[in-house]
Amino acid sequence: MEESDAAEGVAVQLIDGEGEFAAEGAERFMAAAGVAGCGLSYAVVSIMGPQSSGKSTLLNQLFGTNFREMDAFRGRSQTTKGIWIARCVGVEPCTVVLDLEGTDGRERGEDDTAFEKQSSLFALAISDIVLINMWCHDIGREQAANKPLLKTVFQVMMRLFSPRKTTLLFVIRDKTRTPLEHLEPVLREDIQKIWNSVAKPEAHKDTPINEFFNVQVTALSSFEEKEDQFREQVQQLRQRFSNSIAPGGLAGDRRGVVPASGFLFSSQQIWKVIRENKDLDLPAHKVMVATVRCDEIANEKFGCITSDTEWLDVESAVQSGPVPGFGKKLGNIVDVHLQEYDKEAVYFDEAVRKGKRQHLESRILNLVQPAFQKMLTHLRVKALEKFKTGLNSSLESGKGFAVSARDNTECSLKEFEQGCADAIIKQANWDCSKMLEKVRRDIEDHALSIRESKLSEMTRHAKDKLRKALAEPVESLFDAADQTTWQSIRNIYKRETDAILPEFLNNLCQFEMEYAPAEEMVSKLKDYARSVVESKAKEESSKVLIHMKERFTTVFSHDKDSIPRVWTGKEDVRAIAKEARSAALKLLSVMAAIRWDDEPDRIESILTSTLLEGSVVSKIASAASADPLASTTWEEIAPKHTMITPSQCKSLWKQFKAETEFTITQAVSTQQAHRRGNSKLPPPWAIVAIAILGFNEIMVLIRNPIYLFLLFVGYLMVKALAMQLDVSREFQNGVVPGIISVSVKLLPAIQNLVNKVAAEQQAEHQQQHPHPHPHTQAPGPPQPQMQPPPLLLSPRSPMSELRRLHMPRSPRSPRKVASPAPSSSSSSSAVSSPRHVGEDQKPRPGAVGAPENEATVADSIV
Ligand SMILES: Nc1nc2c(ncn2[C@@H]2O[C@H](COP(=O)(O)OP(=O)(O)OP(=O)(O)O)[C@@H](O)[C@H]2O)c(=O)[nH]1
Repeated sequence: MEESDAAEGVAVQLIDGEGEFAAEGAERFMAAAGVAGCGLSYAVVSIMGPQSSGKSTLLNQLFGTNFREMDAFRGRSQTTKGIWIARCVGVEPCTVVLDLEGTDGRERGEDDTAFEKQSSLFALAISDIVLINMWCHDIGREQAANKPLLKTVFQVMMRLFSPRKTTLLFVIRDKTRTPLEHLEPVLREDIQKIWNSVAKPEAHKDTPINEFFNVQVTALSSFEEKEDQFREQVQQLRQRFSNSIAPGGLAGDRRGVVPASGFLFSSQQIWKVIRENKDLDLPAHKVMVATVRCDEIANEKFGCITSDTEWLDVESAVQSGPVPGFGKKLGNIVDVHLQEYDKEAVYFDEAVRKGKRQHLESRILNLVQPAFQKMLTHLRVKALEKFKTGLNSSLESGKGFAVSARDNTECSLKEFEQGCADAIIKQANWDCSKMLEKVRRDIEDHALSIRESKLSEMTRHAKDKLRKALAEPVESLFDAADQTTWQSIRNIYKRETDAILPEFLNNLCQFEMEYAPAEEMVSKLKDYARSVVESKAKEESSKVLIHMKERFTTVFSHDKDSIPRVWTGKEDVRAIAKEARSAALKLLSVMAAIRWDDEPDRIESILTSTLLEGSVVSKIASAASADPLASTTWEEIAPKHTMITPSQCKSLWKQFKAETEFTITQAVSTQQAHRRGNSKLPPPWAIVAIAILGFNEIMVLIRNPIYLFLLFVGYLMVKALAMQLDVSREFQNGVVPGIISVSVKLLPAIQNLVNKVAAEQQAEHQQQHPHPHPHTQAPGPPQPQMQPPPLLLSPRSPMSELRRLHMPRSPRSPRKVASPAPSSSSSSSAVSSPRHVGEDQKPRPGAVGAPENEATVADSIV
């Protein structure tokens, strides 16, 4: 206020004597005088008139300004150059007054009237009130100094397209005794004449002067001669400038006012146009001024918001997380700056102002929009997190998946929408629907992924159950394969799928699936169950030869009570071998194809008729003609269900036969050995020959009792040795192995026998001589029990036999038995050897490891 007060009344040059606009000084004046903030509440007064006509004196007296006045004692000369400006002191509303260079001056000469015209036009264009200073004695005079001035004023008036209704206040100086009432009509007549004489455009040819001007007249006494009166009249005149812009005031009719903040710019632009001698279109100028000023205001307000600390705080806060009440905070900030704009731009052209406001608003919204987007991103993340947490806890609480997903989706989207509503600012019509869609998609994707993982977990679990329920039973069924195997497999398949799949289907209900996909999943599980069975079947069928040989060995080496056979010679090896082969063939027929239906097939009959029945010759003959096995498919079986093709069956059978032939041969050999071992007496011819040829020796023995006794003792010893060595059994496997075995065990047996006899004699001696003897009392070291070396002879156990059959035959020892595994060998040796059958009745610690030696011995025998 102090600066403003100090500036009041101080005159500043607006346009210099050269016609240059003094923008800098003018800006300082505007700032100091505080005009810019007056809006429309200000008036512009200018004064024009002849040079040295006391204009500056009048303004200074009237408005308290300090325009330069001519020193009365130095003579009349031009003091005011160009146009000066000052703010009136103590006049409300704010009134700015311009002191124009005097017209008709001698300094510029007759030709230099251009500046007069330009300054007059300028004053008319920007002023609400124009004081026309004139000497009283010029009124009614033809050659009066004010006539060219008025002409100039009216002429330039025509160049303003839509002139403001300016008040022309004629100030008659040095009034005489002639009262104003008489002077005024004369003056008005003069004015009218001049108005009439001015060339006007066609449109304004008949327009009366009062359309353009509000003509007022006042008269003042001479300042020099009647100063007191002058001052008094000036004070009265000053009253008329108070509230001059109010209706009925001196400038009450004014039009097209430029807001005070645009006054300086407007003046500068008008002066520029005038200087360029262009037509001055005031309405267009007004729009131009409004455009420029509104732009300036908008830019200033935009600058304010970019540096607004409140906005900067919100912007930085939203980078790290959601800001509560974001929309309200931001809306208020935007509102404050827009209101500032409105306040400053309110007096400018409405269309321009609104346009610029919209532009400012959109700039501000563009500035804050990224923060809003960031806020939405936070809300999006928050919504998704809420959904994830909610879904997890819902599922953990045991709610169904579909219900949980639906409830939590609804809840999360609702929260997001609320967040959006909170984040939107009232000035913006931001659309959250795209972000909402993204959130919905996020949630759907997450729900889908959880659903997929849950479904696959359920499926995996069901598959595990199916696999566990099917694989092992199917494997064990194939181990004991027979005609009922596939029926049993089908039963197991049905039973397990009937038990597991309904439970799976029941679990699917929580997903609220359509019928078709649920059915498809169940159907896939059924297929999986089938595939488990099929793959297990194929796995077993790939080992069919082992199974066949196992089956063969089981049947061939065991009787109907599953007791290992002892080939005594009474058995019908041929029939047993046929039975065993038939069992193996049946197994082959079971494993040849997968049978998911109950349809009978001819696989077994074809295999039996082709491979088992008929003589070798007939088989060769049939092979040459129509071989039913010369094919890769079975008649009733689909190719995908064929596990072993007919031709594969044929070659498998060939291999099987070759590999089991030895077992049969060995059985036959064992029988023969047994028979030989059982024939104790020599042939009759030998007995007769012995009786004839040994008659003399027999008689000698009979006649000599000692010989007879020795013979008897020898017989007893041989009998004892034979019993101990179990000679008959040793010879079951043939003569040579029997001799070797007996000879190996003979010496230890004799030694054992002698020891026993010696021990008995010693015992008898002690009974006869009961006195103790130090040597006999002390127990001697135990005599080592010489066990006869164990012998491994056929028949072998099924497992050992099987292993042997699968071991590649060494060319050097074609009949060598493969070293058995400890667990199976113990059982095999225990059941196969007749000796071990006897020994099995006694407990045999370490029997698992013993067969190692037995096998070695057996290998040497075999
Ligand atoms: N006769 C007479 N002289 C006056 C009156 N008022 C001022 N003067 C004198 O006129 C002379 C010029 O005064 P200014 O106020 O400087 O006149 P001006 O019109 O501003 O002059 P320029 O700005 O140079 O055109 C001064 O010597 C004043 O004393 C008046 O009312 N009557």
